Amino acid sequence: MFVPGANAAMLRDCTLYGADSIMFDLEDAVSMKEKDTARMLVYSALKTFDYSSVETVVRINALDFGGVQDITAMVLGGIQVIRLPKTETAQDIKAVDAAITKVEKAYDIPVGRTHMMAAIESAAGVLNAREIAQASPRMIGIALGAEDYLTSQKTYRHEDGAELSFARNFILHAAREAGIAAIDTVYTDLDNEAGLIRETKLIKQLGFDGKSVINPRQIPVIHQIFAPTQKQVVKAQKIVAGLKEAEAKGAGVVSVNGQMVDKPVVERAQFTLELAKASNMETEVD
Ligand SMILES: CC(C)(COP(=O)(O)OP(=O)(O)OC[C@H]1O[C@@H](n2cnc3c(N)ncnc32)[C@H](O)[C@@H]1OP(=O)(O)O)[C@@H](O)C(=O)NCCC(=O)NCCSC(=O)C[C@@](O)(CC(=O)O)C(=O)O
Ligand SMILES: [Mg+2]
Repeated sequence: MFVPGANAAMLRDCTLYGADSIMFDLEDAVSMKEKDTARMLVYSALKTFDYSSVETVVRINALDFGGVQDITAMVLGGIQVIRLPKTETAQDIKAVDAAITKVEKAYDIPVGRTHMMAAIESAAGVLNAREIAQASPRMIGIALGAEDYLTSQKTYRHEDGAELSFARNFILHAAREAGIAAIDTVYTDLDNEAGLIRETKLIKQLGFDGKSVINPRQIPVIHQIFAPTQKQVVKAQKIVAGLKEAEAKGAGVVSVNGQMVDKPVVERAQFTLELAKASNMETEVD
């Protein structure tokens, strides 16, 4: 969940809503005149509040626009992940990586402790997504920023999401190739729950690992769609148990309830069980 960096009350309360990850924003949700205030507020929040129940991410400004100061403050504050917005090339990531390394070395912080994400928000960024995803060992994910991307594409959001289809699929493939997470963009029509549901079902079907939100109301909607159903969990448990049985008999393939079960089916079942666990559902097979 994006949390505007200049909003002290939101920085304090943002862990109350069940987000998996909190993204403190120093970039577009902060006005020009509040940039320094937001940086100090987020640093102070990181030192004051208990964020141990969530992943902490910060969206910094461009390096030549306060980003270097953002990195220093956030690395010293103990942020887990730095997200570079509007990433266009692998070189953008390498430059941020070098700036983080400089701070880590200067303050005796283990080099590599701070992870990175890239937001892809333009045609150039999409087309370079493969190199961006692999530009640094710090990289844990790439994300689509649809508002800026569609502005650069000279179009706007439509219900069916056709205008985002190429970017989503390309970003997803780049993330999978690099072995990192793919995160979908925000849904800005806050009061349109049906639209959020439709879009979240679509991006889950494509294979995204999660979706950014701008408001706490959107969190349970997305969690519910990403959580497997009880029926899917039971089926996954049967598949994993079936494989164990097959292995005991020395067979590579087994049939569970009339369905062929081999390695990829078992991997998907294990993933369903991991999702169930992350969703706090009961699972018997660990
Ligand atoms: C939209 C609105 C003003 C509505 O406010 P409202 O107050 O009307 O909302 P309510 O529902 O009434 O709030 C109920 C309670 O929740 C609290 N609460 C609300 N939102 C909270 C939150 N985010 N964090 C913690 N707390 C929150 C609130 O304080 C209240 O607390 P309380 O008073 O105690 O009851 C508010 O949500 C908000 O500011 N959102 C964040 C906006 C933002 O960050 N934009 C930038 C990121 S996108 C971007 O840049 C595009 C992108 O770059 C993206 C990419 O790259 O992916 C691209 O290009 O696509
Ligand atoms: Mg943006």
